[in-house]
Amino acid sequence: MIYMGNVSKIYETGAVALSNISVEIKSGEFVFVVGPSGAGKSTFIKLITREELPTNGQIAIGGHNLLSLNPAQVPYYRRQLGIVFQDYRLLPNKTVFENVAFAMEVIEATRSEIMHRVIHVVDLVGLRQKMNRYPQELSGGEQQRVAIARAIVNDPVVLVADEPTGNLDPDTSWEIARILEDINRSGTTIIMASHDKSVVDKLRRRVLAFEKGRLVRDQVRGVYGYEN
Ligand SMILES: Nc1ncnc2c1ncn2[C@@H]1O[C@H](COP(=O)(O)OP(=O)(O)OP(=O)(O)O)[C@@H](O)[C@H]1O
Repeated sequence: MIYMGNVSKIYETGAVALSNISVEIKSGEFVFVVGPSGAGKSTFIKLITREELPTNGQIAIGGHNLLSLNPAQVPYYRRQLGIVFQDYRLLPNKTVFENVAFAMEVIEATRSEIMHRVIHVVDLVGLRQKMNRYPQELSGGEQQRVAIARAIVNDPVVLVADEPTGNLDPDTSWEIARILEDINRSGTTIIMASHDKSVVDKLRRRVLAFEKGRLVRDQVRGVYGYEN
């Protein structure tokens, strides 16, 4: 599903963000990406979302060779992904329903498909009662649930999350982790960069640990392994 072979990323400033990474992630896996600040976690995520290109190496995801996609193909490639950020990135002047529906309008789904599917995913993240609220009327955890609903509404093959619990308290982080676990159980591959030791240690999923751009640990049923 996701293959990286001898991938390095050196930014224009000369910063070596990733060095010689080779990794394979199978369909349906739940993978945590951990490591100290500056280790290369976000860069790893950005290579998957094709926000960045590697300096060297090969990346193939869901049958696409990311190095040979032309700019016009990138939006179509991204439609296979669900992307969740630390800061939610909801549209402030749209309701919960409209934020999630917007992701389906972009791919020109019909009104009845949108009604049906949006209600389903909003339900899945536990926000049925708050469908008509605006983002600023919601807590951080609720906003992140909306962002997750939006990310999964088009049934992505991979859900990529960069520090999705970074702004949340421990209980709320755990609720978000449980929702991601449910989504993974339904077959979606999840790749999540995290500084959240308690979430990583409780879920015991595969852990890719980075340090100074190197992949230093690839562990099945792994642990966080650092002091924050
Ligand atoms: N756009 C950029 N231009 C130049 N250097 C960058 C850029 N993005 C990241 N870097 C550098 O690449 C290295 C890896 O950064 P990255 O953001 O991938 O780490 P990270 O593990 O996600 O860190 P954090 O946990 O602090 O978010 C760091 O040295 C960083 O300064």
